[in-house]
Amino acid sequence: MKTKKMNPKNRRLSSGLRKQTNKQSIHVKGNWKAIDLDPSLFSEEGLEGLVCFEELTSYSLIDSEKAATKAAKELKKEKKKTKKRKVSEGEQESGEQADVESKEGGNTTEPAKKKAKKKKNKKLAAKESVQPGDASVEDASVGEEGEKNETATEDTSKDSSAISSEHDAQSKPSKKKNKKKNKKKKQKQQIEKKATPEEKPDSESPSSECQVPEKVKSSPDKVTKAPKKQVKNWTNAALSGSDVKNADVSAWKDLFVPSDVLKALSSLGFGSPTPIQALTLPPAIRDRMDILGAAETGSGKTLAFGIPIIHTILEWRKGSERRADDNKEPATELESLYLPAVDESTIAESTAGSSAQSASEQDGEGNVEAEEEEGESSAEQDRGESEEDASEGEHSAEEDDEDTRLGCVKVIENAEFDFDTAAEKEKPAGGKNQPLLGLVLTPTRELAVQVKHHIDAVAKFTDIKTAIVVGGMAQEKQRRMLKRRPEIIIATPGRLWDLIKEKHPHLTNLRQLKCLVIDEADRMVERGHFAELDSLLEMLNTVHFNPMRQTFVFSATLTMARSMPIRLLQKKKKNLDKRNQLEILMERVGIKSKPKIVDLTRKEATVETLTETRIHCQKEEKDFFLYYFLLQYPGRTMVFANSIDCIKRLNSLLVILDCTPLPLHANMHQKQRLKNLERFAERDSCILLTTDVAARGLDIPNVQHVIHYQVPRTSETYVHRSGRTARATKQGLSMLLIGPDDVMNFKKIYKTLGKDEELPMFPIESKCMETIKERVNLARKIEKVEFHNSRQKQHNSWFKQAAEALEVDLDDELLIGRANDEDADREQQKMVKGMKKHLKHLISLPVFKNVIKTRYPTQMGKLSLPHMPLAGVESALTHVSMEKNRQKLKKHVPSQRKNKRQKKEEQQQ
Ligand SMILES: Nc1ncnc2c1ncn2[C@@H]1O[C@H](COP(=O)(O)OP(=O)(O)OP(=O)(O)O)[C@@H](O)[C@H]1O
Repeated sequence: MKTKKMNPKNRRLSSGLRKQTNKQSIHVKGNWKAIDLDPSLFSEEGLEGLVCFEELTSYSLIDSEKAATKAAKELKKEKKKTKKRKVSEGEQESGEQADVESKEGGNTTEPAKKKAKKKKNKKLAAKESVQPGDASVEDASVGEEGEKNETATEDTSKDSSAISSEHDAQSKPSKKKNKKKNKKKKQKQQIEKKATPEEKPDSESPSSECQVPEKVKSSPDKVTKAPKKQVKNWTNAALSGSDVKNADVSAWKDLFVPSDVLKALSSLGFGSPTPIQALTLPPAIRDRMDILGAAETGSGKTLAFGIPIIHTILEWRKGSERRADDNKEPATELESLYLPAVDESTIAESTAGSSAQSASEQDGEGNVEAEEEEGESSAEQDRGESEEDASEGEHSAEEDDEDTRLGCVKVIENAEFDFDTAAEKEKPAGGKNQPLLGLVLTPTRELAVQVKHHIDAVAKFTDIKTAIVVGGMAQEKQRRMLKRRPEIIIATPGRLWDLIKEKHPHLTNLRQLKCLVIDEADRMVERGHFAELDSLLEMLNTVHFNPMRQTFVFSATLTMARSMPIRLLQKKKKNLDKRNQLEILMERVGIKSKPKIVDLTRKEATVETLTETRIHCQKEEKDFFLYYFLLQYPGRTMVFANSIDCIKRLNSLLVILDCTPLPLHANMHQKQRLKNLERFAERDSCILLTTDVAARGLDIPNVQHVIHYQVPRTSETYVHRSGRTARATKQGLSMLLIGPDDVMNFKKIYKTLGKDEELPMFPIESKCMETIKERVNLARKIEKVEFHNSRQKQHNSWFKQAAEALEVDLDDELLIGRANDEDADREQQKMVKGMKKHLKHLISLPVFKNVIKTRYPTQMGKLSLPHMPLAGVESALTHVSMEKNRQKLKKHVPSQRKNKRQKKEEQQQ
């Protein structure tokens, strides 16, 4: 039996159970099988925590103590054997000397070793007995980890994987760390061995580097450098989405992709480049051109800039090795031959000047933005302001305190320093002169994390280091990470600018920067959004200017770029054409030379595999249709709204309605944001309620539906939001809920995107709506009372605390509501409890009262469940396309009849 949350009583019970199973455990032979339950059971007293019943079809009981001793004996035997083998090998290899050494070593450390081994064996055996079957020694160690964390909540166990990647391993208990240390040291030694000059492939000719290596074609498993262990996160799920592993990568052969990257592409199953990759890689790698790339959402733009950066770094390394061989100037100084020397004071001036300027700019633009939002967010439901994507500037001391608690960077930190000794920790792997070679700027923190993972995935057979520098995570840890001098940094502008201002050693000389990427460029350079970006770009284009730097500017809506809010453009009647908009963008980014423009976007800007639909309704009806859709079409669904408060309200409502949604917005702690993203990517059927912080770039696999609870304010946002589904040639569905307030925005978007056809209406089974409305209305009542109460409590507690701090008597008039009326409070609580119970009952009933008449098992022995008519039977997409065909037929049949009638009349005449 599975329960939602164990109360302490149950926990005690379960530990008792565990004790029992430690003595007598089961050997699982068959499968766990879910048993359908009468839904009314869920609302019965005392069974609130019940989630489901599962039956184990086949098993046998085993005595785990016996199993443990048996396993321990076998292990001992095995160890003895291997020891003997090693000793005899050692004797053969190094003869007498080794013999003496082994004896000496044996004398001094043998007893301690034996003890440790005994302990270890006991532990391993015990673990094997808990999970009988074919548990290997490795499995047992995994089990050990699991048992250690047994008492930890699901949250903490997942934390560690939240933002870790190949280069950022998880934080582990110290024992595990030691094991890891040794492992990683060994790996490191192996890599170093393999990276010795004589073993390296001939790197002189670029053509040889870019050819598809035989190894990759024939056996891509055989690799020169050990890939780092993959950890679980939403990006890895996307990157391992392909069924084909070790793909033939000959389709990449003319694109100048480095051989190590080809190996990685092969292992990821990326057999051929996407169109944007095929068209950008040669000009970027071979011709080192600046790139302006526009291609639809989910078309693989990340690798279109990621691969050229890796190539550039690998080339730079070869060059620096060559230069070192020739005893020339150190590589880091080469660029400065034709660049003015960097004067620390100039940098200080530049940072001070540009920050002052950016602050004033931000003020000015901020007002414009506020004005725009004020005018557009009048919806009563949305109790709050609209949010900025990644408000990076505000790093209070409080935030940093929070950062320390967040743990996200803890993961990174551990990964970076795990296997090094204290002295090595501070030592940058690429030498103390290793400059920053690649910088990727993204508008949101989550996107930065994702881009890092994508680059790491294709750089896994190189030892290129990447790091993320984003707000919401501990600054101190990011500083330490930068000390390792990673070649690539993926950053959001605010935090990066902070670290530049404080002159972090790795960021003081950005003239060495070889590649600069502005991802989601149209958003990034939108005036007033990233004041720090302006300062950064100004610095890169003046004191830190490098004429050899290559710039990449990418977005799915690049050619739709606006230099200022549309409303102002319209006011000033400035009709900028595509070309001009791009020129403005280029100027701001600092692209001086003629760039290669690759525009693969369609006229409609959205993806062809996306089915767009809409529902027109009153504002109050949106909740009904949203709940209807979520019940009727379970799956991975992202629900977007324009403000944080709207998301908060929807979250409370859907929680009350038992839909277990996951919220995501900029007012959440960074750790929770990442955790929710991961959970969303893990669950097959799940709802992510989000603001536009998740609109751009996020690549969560298999998102089936995108619902625009409110129509976005710009066409770009519509394109990006919708682009979270229907990615990488997959099908997807988007649905707009259009209330009276949204009509203007909808028309604007429709016009801008030049849609030829009318968006189809989303088909609704109106016979369900009565039940849906009943549930939602009751949930809304509960939410309203709870929301009101929580605000009241917040308000009153603030005043009480303030009065206490000031040591003054609090005037009761300052408190809202019946602050001191405990009876009324109790009464209200009772009422809410009653409403919740009633709602639970409603939810347990079938949506169609007349369809399921009995609560008892049917003749087939199956229990009837309160399914929606199409839930799990027909997908939203199928339903829409069937409805489309029906509509077509409807139009077609009368005209056919008309034609027939006409023909008949003609014949008669
Ligand atoms: N050559 C390839 N073959 C197969 N899959 C690929 C290839 N290149 C990228 N992908 C996968 O396609 C998905 C989308 O890639 P990516 O996130 O780079 O798209 P994007 O164009 O940047 O999207 P957006 O505009 O939304 O940011 C990712 O899961 C990525 O791993």
